[in-house]
Amino acid sequence: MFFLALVFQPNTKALKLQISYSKDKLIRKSIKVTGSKSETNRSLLLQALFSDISIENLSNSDDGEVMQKGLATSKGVVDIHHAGTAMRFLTAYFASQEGKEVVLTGSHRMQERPIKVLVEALRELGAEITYEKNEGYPPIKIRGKKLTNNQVSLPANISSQYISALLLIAPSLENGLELELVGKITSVPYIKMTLGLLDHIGVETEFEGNQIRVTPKKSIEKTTLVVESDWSSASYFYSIVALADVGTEIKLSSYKENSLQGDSILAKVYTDFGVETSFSEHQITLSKVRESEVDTISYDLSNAPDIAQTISVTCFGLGMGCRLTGLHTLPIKETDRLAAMQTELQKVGATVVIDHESLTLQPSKPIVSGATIDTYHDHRMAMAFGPLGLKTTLIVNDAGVVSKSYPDFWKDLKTLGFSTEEL
Ligand SMILES: O=C(O)C1=C[C@@H](OP(=O)(O)O)[C@@H](O)[C@H](O)C1
Ligand SMILES: C=C(OP(=O)(O)O)C(=O)O
Repeated sequence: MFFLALVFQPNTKALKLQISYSKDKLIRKSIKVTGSKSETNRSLLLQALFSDISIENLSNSDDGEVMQKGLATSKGVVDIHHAGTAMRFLTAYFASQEGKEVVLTGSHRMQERPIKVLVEALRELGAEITYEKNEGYPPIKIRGKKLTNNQVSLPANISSQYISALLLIAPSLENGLELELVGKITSVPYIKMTLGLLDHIGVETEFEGNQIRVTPKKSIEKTTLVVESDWSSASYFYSIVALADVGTEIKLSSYKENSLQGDSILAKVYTDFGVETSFSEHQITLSKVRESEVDTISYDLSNAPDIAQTISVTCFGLGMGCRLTGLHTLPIKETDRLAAMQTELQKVGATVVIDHESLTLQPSKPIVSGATIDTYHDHRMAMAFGPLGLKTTLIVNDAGVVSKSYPDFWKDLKTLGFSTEEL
């Protein structure tokens, strides 16, 4: 039996927890994972523009909550805390809403996450946005206006969220929108997710090469958007199954085979770790069918950046190596994830080399026990290291950060046989 100790710091949730794991309990359990935060925040914005939309299986995450609060505000300060999607999507939303005037701000880290590309694109469309502190970064002051220009070109290699933000408001603009994407397009599945949702509500779109066109739409038919559960959150269960014994099985709902979420690539990636996925109705079953047969894996994750941390920890826990590339967006996420992963993996005994867009982990067997993992206000640092509790004893600082995308994470680990105890 191993122990995973969780430390909740004051001013997040002043609670220390210790988690233990008993092998026998893990097999054949079912978990209902909350809705995708990406689909939720897109659907909420579309609902604000088209009242004929209803939404099911909304995410219960902090990011979903701040998005809802933001959309319900017309004047004053809107604080979206750590939520990148809320920051970017609400910037576009408020810029296009005549009569609304807000200062959009966020956490200390959010004030270090760039927004210039989006602000400049919106200004070209006619928006009135000014910086309150540092040029290129939140907080920003937005005075909503009717945007009538409809052509803009913008860099596409920094964050796809700028592009999704523009696409989401596009059908509500008098003249629609034509985007020219400059440079190598990053996180492409998230752009396709946005277009997929627009398509679902009956908006005409076209994405060819580096051009995207969206036709304006005054009203839509009554539509229900059913949010699929979060695939990035599913990654931690893939990791648990990969680190557990052959025969382990976990069922997750509600998922579908034709997902809008790029992180559904997990089903393919984890076959490298001996995990097979089967789909039935709204459920997926993850089964450990064999031990991993490879020593080192290589992946370009420019289309699935949010699963890089999970995969690195899985590899480390199995004694495998990995070379993950396409990680150029990681330094501007909730923390500099490349630096954070190198520091924290080294604490448990890994040898890790990083550069500006890649992480290389050497295969290695021994795992240092009793390490304290820092989470840097990043939900994915906490959740990526959680499964390692199957292999060793470790402490996770500020474990409450998981609420950004998955508030029930530790509770659900408990369901799997990890028992949590306050420290
Ligand atoms: O559009 C989205 O919902 C997201 C896009 C990705 O960001 P980038 O496009 O900045 O890589 C991803 O990392 C983030 O968690 C969610
Ligand atoms: C990068 C992430 O979120 P965001 O950019 O929406 O804050 C994430 O959830 O991993």
